[in-house]
Amino acid sequence: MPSVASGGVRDSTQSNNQSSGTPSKADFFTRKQKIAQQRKSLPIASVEKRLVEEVRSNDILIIVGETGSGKTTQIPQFLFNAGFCHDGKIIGITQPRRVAAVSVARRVAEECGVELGQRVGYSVRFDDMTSSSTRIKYMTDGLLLREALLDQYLSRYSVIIVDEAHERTVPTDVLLGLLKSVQKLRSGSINQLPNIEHMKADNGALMDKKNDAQRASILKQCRVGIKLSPLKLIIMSASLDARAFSEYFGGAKAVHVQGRQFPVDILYTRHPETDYVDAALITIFQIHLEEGPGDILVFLTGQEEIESSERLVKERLRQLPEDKQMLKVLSIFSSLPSEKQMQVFMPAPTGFRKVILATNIAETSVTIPGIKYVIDPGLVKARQYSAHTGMESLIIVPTSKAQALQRSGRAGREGPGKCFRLYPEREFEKLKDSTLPDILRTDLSNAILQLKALGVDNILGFDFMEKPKSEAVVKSLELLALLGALTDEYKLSDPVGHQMARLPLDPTHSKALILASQFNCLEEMLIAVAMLSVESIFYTPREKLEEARNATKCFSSLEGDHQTLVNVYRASDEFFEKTKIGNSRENAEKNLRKWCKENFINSRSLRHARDIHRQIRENVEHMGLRVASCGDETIQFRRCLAATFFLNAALKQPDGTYKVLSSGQTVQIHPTSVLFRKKAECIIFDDLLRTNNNYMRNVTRIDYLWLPELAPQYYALKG
Ligand SMILES: Nc1ncnc2c1ncn2[C@@H]1O[C@H](COP(=O)(O)OP(=O)(O)OP(=O)(O)O)[C@@H](O)[C@H]1O
Repeated sequence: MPSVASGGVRDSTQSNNQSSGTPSKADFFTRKQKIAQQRKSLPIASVEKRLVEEVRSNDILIIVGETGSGKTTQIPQFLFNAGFCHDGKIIGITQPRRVAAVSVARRVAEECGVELGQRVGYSVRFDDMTSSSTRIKYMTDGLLLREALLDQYLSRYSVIIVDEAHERTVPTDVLLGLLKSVQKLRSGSINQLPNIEHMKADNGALMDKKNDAQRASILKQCRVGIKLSPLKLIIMSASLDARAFSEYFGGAKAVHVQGRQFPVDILYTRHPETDYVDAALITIFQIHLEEGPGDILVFLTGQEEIESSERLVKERLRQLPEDKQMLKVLSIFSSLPSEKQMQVFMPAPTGFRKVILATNIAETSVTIPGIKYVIDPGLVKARQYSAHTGMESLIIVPTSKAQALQRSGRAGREGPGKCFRLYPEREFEKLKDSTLPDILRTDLSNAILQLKALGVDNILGFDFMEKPKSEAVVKSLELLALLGALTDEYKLSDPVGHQMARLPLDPTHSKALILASQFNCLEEMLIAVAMLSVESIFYTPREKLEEARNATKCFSSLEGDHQTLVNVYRASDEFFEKTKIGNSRENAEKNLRKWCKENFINSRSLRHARDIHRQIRENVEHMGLRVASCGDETIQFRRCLAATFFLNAALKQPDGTYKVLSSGQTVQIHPTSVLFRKKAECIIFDDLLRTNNNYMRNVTRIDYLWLPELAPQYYALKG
């Protein structure tokens, strides 16, 4: 059991335990004053002038400063005030995660006293909160990469800040290389048309309607030969290896901002925990019952673990005396719709303490008001790609020291904090300093598609900070070629490759949509792809397994999980349309939530899927793809799935396991699949999950003979 120091630190400045309501004018001014004071007391405030000077005199600057010292929220404001946005230029700040981009933009808009989306805004996949007046723009690294597809000079930006660079996501690594060359381009004059082959008006979708105007304006600038001002580049983090980054950027200057706002006590367990979820639950209650005021943030590994822990906390809470039950449980993970994610940033109701169960999306950049205690079991779910099989799987691994530091940094932002690491100190010493860059351990096909669309043909020649393994690059190139995104010369194909690069989805899902318009089943495929983009549509509590199974039977299709997902979506849509008649939207949504509960559907995930569906439908319509339904001819839908997921085809073996045809791997159908009990001879699957077995998730039965017919580029060669 984790040891918890008794007698908590009471922080009189805690302001979270107040009810939310419309603030009065007095409240508003008090809050404004408090924010101004908070800003002044940040360690970074005392070095504003020096930092601005450093940015003026260095085109590339690396800034390292303690978590919570004010890098993310303050530096863009310093630069704005120093005139870096004159001529309407923008300061862009990238974040590895959307939740950070959204929440930090909100905070900075409030600090500036402006409406979100005006001077300060954010832009993340499927959600754009910017306007023509936006000058400080927070966004995901992936989004800036997509912008570069339309404007390789990133001409609207005067400064780009790559925040949390230590995370080394694939988009961050690609961005770093790209920004280096953008800087070189921008330091010269551009009086000739750039290589904008990829920007030419095809029938491919652009990311949003604004882009047409944006593209036209860039072209105009290029034609008249406007000299663009140099681009300033800032790389930031609390835990990055400044020397490695400096070397990569040709000896760029690194500055260290000293000082942290409040101390965070780190506590370790005496012995390793055998059941970290249980240990986390015990620690939550120890803090709740024994420590002073302050909210709790717990890091878990995924949605399912969070949802089951949420139920357990609520259950255990009910067993406490009534006056001890004032604990509000909230959760945050990536597939949660944005507005739900934002709820964790709201103060707990009066008299309540809040406990937030989070994945690593709350690990960097965010400040969750009220958090004083962090519980860190020291684990994270990470992707692992095998170039040998071409498959990516998710595994639970120990965090790095950098991640542990970031996690503890979520406390101590508004007052002193405590971090409970649920492992012994000697284990901490054994952790790797930093997380292995994603580029060395994930599937690269999406990144390569983006690079090709940016005109980078020689992928291994690209200036990566760390070169991906050539085996992984070759495998991804092969995959893209087999999907038809690349020509025989490994150039981006027209129109398929261009269209795939423009869809904000992974390449296989993008290809599924493009093919579906030819198979007359794009309506079904849009639903399937939207539903596959969220985690866990079905909600199956362990204690109600049989009840849940019976309730979801009506949606099940023996053809497989894809058709089942389509059935769920359509049934929910039908119900929603019916309940909307004579009801307010709010009531209709409430009824839909009730319907979901009765049918053991995860209403959060379903809402998110509906949102994604709306947006990708707009994308494909903009591309000019024909959106039609195959109606009762569902075989068309399955044939289209076979034509897309042919590399994920598997054949049943006499012992009931399956063999993946492309890799020879032995795999099993995941127990949640509708085909788990009614096994088909030949199937395709969406993804592989590696736990104690290799599980195929989202499976559909196909006819073996379809493979050489629909994917001759692979099966004809294979023989
Ligand atoms: N939403 C918020 N509510 C209350 N205080 C906030 C909020 N956002 C930021 N702050 C305050 O501003 C401080 C600076 O936050 P900021 O995100 O700029 O720090 P940082 O140096 O970028 O940290 P990190 O390296 O952890 O991302 C926080 O420590 C906190 O005191």
